[in-house]
Amino acid sequence: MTKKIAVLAGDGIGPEIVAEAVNVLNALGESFELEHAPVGGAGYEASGHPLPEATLKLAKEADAVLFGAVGDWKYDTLDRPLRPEQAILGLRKNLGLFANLRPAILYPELAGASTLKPEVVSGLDILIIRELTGDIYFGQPRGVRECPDGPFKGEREGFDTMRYAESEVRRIGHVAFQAARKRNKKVCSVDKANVLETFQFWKDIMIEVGKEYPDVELSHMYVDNAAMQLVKNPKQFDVLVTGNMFGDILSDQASMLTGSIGMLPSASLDANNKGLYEPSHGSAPDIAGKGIANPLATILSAAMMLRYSLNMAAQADRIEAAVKKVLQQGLRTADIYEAGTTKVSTREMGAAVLSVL
Ligand SMILES: NC(=O)c1ccc[n+]([C@@H]2O[C@H](COP(=O)([O-])OP(=O)(O)OC[C@H]3O[C@@H](n4cnc5c(N)ncnc54)[C@H](O)[C@@H]3O)[C@@H](O)[C@H]2O)c1
Ligand SMILES: CC(C)[C@H](C(=O)O)[C@@H](O)C(=O)O
Ligand SMILES: [Mg+2]
Repeated sequence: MTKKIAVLAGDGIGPEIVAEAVNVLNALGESFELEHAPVGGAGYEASGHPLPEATLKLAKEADAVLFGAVGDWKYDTLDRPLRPEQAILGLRKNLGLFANLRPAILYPELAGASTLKPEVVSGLDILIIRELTGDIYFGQPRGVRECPDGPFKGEREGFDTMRYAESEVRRIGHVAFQAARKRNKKVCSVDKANVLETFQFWKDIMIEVGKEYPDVELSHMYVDNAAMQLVKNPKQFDVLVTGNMFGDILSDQASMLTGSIGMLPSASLDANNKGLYEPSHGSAPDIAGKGIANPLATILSAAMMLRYSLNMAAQADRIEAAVKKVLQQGLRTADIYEAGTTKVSTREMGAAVLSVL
């Protein structure tokens, strides 16, 4: 049966990198129905809202969503509900995409592209599982108000609410333990239980969930230490599970272990493995339009889409093998370039993947 894929390219480098992933999907010889729709700043320009109703409807109807990136500095002064970032937050919330998988894998050819010593990163294969629809990102109330009491009474204050319901922690815990079962059977839950009520609660629930998986080793680490350990000895980790905000930060950090944030794909899944697939990076306004962005994170996100939502593991393998091959050929976009390799543009990298598919 024809699979319908919603293609939401978005802003900045979004359209450039998504175009390459679409070419790869089209070259697989499968019958996909790809439907494009504006989102983010592009959605705002098209219809006055970053997540136009028609775009949300398409995303809900489709078998999977391929997403580029949203955001541009020029929208930073809009009221928050109109800012491009609300589109991706709204999609995650509306589609119930609570489980964000961000695999940080070092392709051996890129050991020298990482800013860390090759021996620290070589062989790296960790999976960051970020809870994606809770935490301080979505907690209410939030806003700016007059400080009601205390030493700053009468001044304005900005505030947000960090929170997790028990079922939210449980379900992401199960995702992590089940993922670990298919890997090296280790889960490290990252929290800030020494300071935050929300994360003591998180830790307590993780321990309870862990009892259902006696074959998986559960450890706990404070997020500040985890940030340090990721740089010191990242290969100690197998699956890292954490909340929305810590996961946002740690996954960007982990991306540099793989050479570049342009290499880090992601899958955002609901309870039935319906998903949205996007690179972990943003719209990179600093390089947009220059044709130099790395499309591999997006192409690898398309591979994750085939594997997790479309039940086409063999096609996912084909794409991942093709990416490996172009790296072996020495082709590099600017972000992963090192002396002795061949610098290529976004288009050339996409075309190279196609040619070895
Ligand atoms: N899911 C998303 O759509 C998403 C994710 C992160 C940031 N954003 C938005 O993107 C905008 C820019 O944010 P930022 O600059 O903090 O983060 P960013 O990830 O867009 O860029 C950070 C740095 O990494 C580089 N970079 C990112 N992707 C790259 C690629 N594929 N190839 C080569 N280099 C790449 C950029 O050039 C920049 O120097 C903001 O509006 C932000 O809100 C969106
Ligand atoms: C753009 C922003 C809302 C988003 C996030 O914070 O989740 C981004 O940084 C990401 O990692 O996907
Ligand atoms: Mg982020």
